[in-house]
Amino acid sequence: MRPPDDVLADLLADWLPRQRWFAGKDRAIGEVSIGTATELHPGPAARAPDGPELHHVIAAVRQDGGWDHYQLLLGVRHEMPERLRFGEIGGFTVGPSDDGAGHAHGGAEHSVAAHVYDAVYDAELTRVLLEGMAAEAVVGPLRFRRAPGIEIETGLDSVPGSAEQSNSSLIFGDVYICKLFRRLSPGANPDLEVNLGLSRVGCAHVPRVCGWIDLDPSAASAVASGPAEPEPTAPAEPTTLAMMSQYLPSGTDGWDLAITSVRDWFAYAPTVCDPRAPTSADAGAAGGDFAAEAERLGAATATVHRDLAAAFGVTRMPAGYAREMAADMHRQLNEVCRSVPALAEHETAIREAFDELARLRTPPVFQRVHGDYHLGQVMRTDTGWIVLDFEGEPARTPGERRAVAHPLRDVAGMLRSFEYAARFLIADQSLPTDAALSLETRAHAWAERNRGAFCRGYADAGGLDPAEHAVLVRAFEFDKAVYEIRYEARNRPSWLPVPLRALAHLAG
Ligand SMILES: Nc1ncnc2c1ncn2[C@@H]1O[C@H](COP(=O)(O)OP(=O)(O)O)[C@@H](O)[C@H]1O
Ligand SMILES: O=P(O)(O)O[C@H]1O[C@H](CO)[C@@H](O[C@H]2O[C@H](CO)[C@@H](O)[C@H](O)[C@H]2O)[C@H](O)[C@H]1O
Repeated sequence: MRPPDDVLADLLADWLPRQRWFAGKDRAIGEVSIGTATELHPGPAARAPDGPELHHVIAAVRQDGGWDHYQLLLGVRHEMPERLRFGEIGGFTVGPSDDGAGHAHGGAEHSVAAHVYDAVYDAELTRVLLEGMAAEAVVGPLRFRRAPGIEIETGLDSVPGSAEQSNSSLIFGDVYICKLFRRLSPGANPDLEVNLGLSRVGCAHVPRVCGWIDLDPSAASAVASGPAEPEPTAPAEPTTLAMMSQYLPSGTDGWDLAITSVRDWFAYAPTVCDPRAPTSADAGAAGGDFAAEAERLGAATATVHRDLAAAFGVTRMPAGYAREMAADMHRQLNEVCRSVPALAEHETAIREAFDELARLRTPPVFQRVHGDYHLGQVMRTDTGWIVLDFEGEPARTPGERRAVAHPLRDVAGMLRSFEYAARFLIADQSLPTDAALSLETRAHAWAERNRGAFCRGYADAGGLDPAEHAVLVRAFEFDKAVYEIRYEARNRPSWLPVPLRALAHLAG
């Protein structure tokens, strides 16, 4: 039933940009080609003729002369069951004449069209992933892996995760969460590598890894720079396709908690603040104050940094290394200024912060860090804060994501996230009406309060004191804001005003 590669590639060119996880929405697609296509069969039973099919596909997408590789799980059915609403989940329909199988079988053509759709919505099909990991199956180039000492429960239905995310997660019966990495990079995914390393040193702030899926090195050309790339001569390490962890049903993600707190603060009777501007202390008076949680989160972050240093070691960088960090930041800024003209008005302030960083002389101590730390990456559970997603920033190269870095980079990421949360609810209001200005001052007060609490928690638990490294933290914050502007332009254009507005504040 699966359409032949050339037909599928054409259909994907139209479908891919409509997916949340597609990271090239700011550029036209030049070409799509199919790297690998592997049919996965549920259980040992052979698939019934005309029964639903599950295909694992790696598609190479050319944009602006470069290639990106996306992982797809495609369901194919002649008839969609009631529970799968094709109109809502999106997908495409291929007619009988597009059906490669029909032609391949000497003209015994199917007379019915087939629906092709994102199988993350189809619990009947995704079960095969659990079965594969439980059995450590090998299917074509896919290697299903089970973590040492873990028994995997099969037969659980999955639902797609509903969180705001760059990949796709499947939640199996409140027991496991399996993240399918969408844009693939060759080699081990740092999320898996770091989670396994942290578990080894007994870190209490990460969920247990239960299994994962690798692409065999022999299929590495499917994730190499272009589809016509020759096979690499030396076998590379496997490419991580998915990671399955223990699901934390009692957890609420930091972003949701923070937004609830901001909403309470915005709705709070304004009498305490009028006629003066609200202060960060006022921001604690509303119902859902977040500051105590922010402080605990700071402490958990310092502990995770200590554990990362224990698991992967530390590297003392040469004096003057700050110059190289600043040069990298200028480079990213040059790139983003070209694609997002609205950034230009803050360029001078940003460059000044980077130049100040370049003048620092103390040799920094680097280590593995989270790399893309924000409120959506942390969950408050009944046992404390849990840190997720050590993948690094999706727009960075694999080498950059696995490189050591300054731990205050993570602190700055979280500080930026407080700014994001503070302004998310007012992003679509254009200043300066009086009401909008008053909300902006409230947003500022909320951010200040929670930034302060987070930094206090981090320093008190043994992390570097952000207040004593203000030049560094300011440069990291600007660098993160520039990154975010590019991320929003490419992934969620409607969110672009959020980092732009916060940047206006940071640039002062
Ligand atoms: N172990 C877990 N238990 C419960 N929810 C989780 C777990 N891991 C992730 N999540 C939820 O899924 C969301 C996305 O996970 P994340 O790893 O950040 O994905 P992405 O890399 O796609 O952004 C998180 O914000 C959280 O809400
Ligand atoms: O979680 P990911 O690894 O996919 O990170 C990417 O997506 C994030 C959004 O999902 C993005 O984070 C930005 O938006 C968040 C709110 O949704 C906010 O809390 C963060 O501070 C902000 O950076 C992240 O930058 C991107 O890499």
